[in-house]
Amino acid sequence: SSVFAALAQAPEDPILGVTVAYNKDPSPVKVNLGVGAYRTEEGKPLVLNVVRRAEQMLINNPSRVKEYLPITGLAEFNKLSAKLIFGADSPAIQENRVTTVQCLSGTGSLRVGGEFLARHYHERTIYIPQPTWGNHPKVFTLSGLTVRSYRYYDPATRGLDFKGLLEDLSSAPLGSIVLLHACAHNPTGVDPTIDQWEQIRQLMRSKSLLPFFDSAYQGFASGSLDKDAQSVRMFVADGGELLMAQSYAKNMGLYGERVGALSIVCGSADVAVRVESILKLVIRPMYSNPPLHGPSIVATILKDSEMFNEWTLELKAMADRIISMRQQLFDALKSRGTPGDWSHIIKQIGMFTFTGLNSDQVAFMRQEYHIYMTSDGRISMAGLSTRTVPHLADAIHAAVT
Ligand SMILES: Cc1ncc(COP(=O)(O)O)c(CN[C@@](C)(CC(=O)O)C(=O)O)c1O
Repeated sequence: SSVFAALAQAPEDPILGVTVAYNKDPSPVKVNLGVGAYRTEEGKPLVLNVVRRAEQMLINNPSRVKEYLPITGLAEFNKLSAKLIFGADSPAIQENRVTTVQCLSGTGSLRVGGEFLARHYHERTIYIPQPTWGNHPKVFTLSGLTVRSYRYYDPATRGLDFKGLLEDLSSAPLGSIVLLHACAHNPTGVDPTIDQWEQIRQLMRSKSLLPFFDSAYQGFASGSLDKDAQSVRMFVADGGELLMAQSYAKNMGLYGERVGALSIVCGSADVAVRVESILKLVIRPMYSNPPLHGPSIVATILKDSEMFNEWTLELKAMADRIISMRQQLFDALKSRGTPGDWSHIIKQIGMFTFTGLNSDQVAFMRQEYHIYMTSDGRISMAGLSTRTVPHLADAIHAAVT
């Protein structure tokens, strides 16, 4: 007998469980469009050349040891991460108002931020977009925050429900926390325009709503690191405070290294120092201190201008391949005369297309065509290749006719 005998089998994760099902499928024509992990034209995971070079340099460095990092992580990595997202010329960085702690990728950064806010911020409510990344509500609920939604996506236009967004944020209690996707909104691929971001910023500052940015795709949406950070930099430029979770999983291909950072932009340098001391109280009992290898790769690349440039070229190549998959899928559906308007496939940006297919159609496509995608109709464009686009187009065509 077991003391755990009463436990019931838990369901698979809605996103990562798709890969579990995909791996079990023996079909030679199966395609995994679930998890947002980049694949090459050959359908293989990609280790960036610049990452391999950085790792070789680290291995060849005889003085490299495996000591504990400080609770806040690799200091050089933290500084470089803040510069990457806020900009080298950021006034907040010049004024020492930014504290950055290395965390376990994007998820870990969101969780440490959530735990910090639940214990040390006066408002316990966080507003997250509807829809949003499936893990967001769980991360913040388990952090101890109360999760509410703000309207974000309009199924009718397959675009932003900007009116609903402004109404919901206008009626949020003063000081509420608001989760914002910095770029490449997951799962919809729909981002506010710069003008809309400015209206969101003004509204939020007028009600002292606390921005919590999640940047998991910087450089992946437009191919430009700076362009994809514009929304964040507008908020920092007004001198206000915010939280920022960064992930290097996608834009540097460091998925399994779990490399990320949480930055908090504070009103003054001495507040930033105190905030960092409190973040250490959150991290120490959670995992004590973060891994060494991943941030060492990132720091090696970010601090060397030649390697940084090589990274931007490889990053743009990934972004461009995803954009070409959008065009190819759109063209394939057009050539089949598939009923419906599919222009959102080329209008949306980032890793995902929010197709508008319902869960029955998704289930049909899995059964009959071995297409694996999340039940909300999201497909990871990075999982497609020129070879598999026709198969996906056939499946969508069959699902909607
Ligand atoms: C908006 C957003 N934030 C944070 C993360 C966390 O990434 P990290 O912890 O690996 O850095 C993801 C990853 N979302 C993926 C790509 C993978 C996943 O679900 O974990 C997705 O398929 O949506 C994300 O899409």
